[in-house]
Amino acid sequence: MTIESTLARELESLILPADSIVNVVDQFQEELLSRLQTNTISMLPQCLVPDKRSRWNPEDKILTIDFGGTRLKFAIISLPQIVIEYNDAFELTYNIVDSNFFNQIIYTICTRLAANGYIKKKNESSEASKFFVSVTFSFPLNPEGEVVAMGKGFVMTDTLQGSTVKQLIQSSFHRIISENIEEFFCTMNVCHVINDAIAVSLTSKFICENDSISLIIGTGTNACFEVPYGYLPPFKRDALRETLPSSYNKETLNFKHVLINSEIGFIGKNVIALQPFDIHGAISYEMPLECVTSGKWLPLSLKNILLQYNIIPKNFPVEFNGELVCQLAEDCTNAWFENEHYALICQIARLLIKRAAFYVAAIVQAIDIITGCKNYNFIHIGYVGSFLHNSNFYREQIKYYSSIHIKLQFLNHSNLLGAAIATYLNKSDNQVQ
Ligand SMILES: Nc1ncnc2c1ncn2[C@@H]1O[C@H](COP(=O)(O)OP(=O)(O)OP(=O)(O)O)[C@@H](O)[C@H]1O
Repeated sequence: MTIESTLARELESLILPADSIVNVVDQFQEELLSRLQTNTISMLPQCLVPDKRSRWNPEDKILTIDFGGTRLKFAIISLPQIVIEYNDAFELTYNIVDSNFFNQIIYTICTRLAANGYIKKKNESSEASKFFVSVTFSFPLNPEGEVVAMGKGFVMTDTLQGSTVKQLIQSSFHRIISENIEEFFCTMNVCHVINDAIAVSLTSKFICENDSISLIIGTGTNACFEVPYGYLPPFKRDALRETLPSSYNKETLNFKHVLINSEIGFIGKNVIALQPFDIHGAISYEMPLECVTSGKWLPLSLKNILLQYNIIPKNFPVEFNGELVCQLAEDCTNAWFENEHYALICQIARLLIKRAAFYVAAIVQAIDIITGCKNYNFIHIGYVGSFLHNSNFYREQIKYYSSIHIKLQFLNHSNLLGAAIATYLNKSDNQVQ
């Protein structure tokens, strides 16, 4: 037996889970239920599952804004056809988050909409164009819709305290439009601010017939799904009720379902056996499922393994990201590695992805059980995230480890579409005034 094959065996026993998937599904299910009942930062209801019955033909346009990182995207979307009429993006260069930060963003959006004919000048039109505005905001918000923390290189200021993101964006629109009324002859009604997990889920519900779970595996890992309102503990019911119009009383809510932003990255403390090479700071212990499944952390585990076994030198100049791991798993790059080690490195990349797929298969099966096994023998998953999207091997392994047939559907542009769909469905449900 060669040194390489001995090493491969050793790593296989360290990386691949020792427990059976059936046991892991059981343990994940228990943890999900316990978090649903008691946890204050995960398994939070974010909105009601919108009613699909009524259809609305919006004359006013829906402007949707995706605020998720340093590149801000926006689009004009027509519904119910779900057509992106116009979309655009720009880099955010200013990283201090105060009211001026929002004013600058809104000014740039209005300028681009005007340049592309969506906003007219006052002397060009007798009537102001009207827009409903929907926002996907991928930073943590509290139940009132206020920013809790920013991260991703942004610095939050105290001036934001006490205002919701909806209020901040609405007041920026008022200010920019009133200061430039000759140029921007329009009204902007900010309707919904949702997070990215909910945006994916709403897109999935609107586009796919039999959807059950939406999944994000990009930089991070998250999932969103629905449960009956009655499953929520009283403190989560109360927090949700405060965000709803007063027409929703306890009786009507008992017939509703709610969308749960699970923050599943936190799952697995007593289940996932992290190895020393998986520890990238305290976050690995806090978010074990995210650590072994996401595009940010999994590549770093590969790097640590290669360093630990002296397969690469300490000063190895290549960035370990999702793209590199996916290429190695599919055996399609050896630009950076010595030929004698290349096969082993590809094998380790595959082992790490197999472990990730095992836990993803387990968590989606656990979610399927707690949501009531709606589809009996198949699970429909609408997903986003460049890491999962670019790895056939990852997707195939998720299917391999699942005892139920899993259908994975990629939902392109769902951050932009989901926010527009939230406004569209709620407007047709007469919730938005
Ligand atoms: N071509 C690729 N192949 C595989 N992985 C990729 C590729 N491009 C990017 N990734 C990985 O996907 C992750 C980024 O995912 P995505 O593009 O969905 O962005 P994101 O919005 O920042 O993620 P999240 O939705 O978790 O916030 C990174 O970890 C990156 O390493």
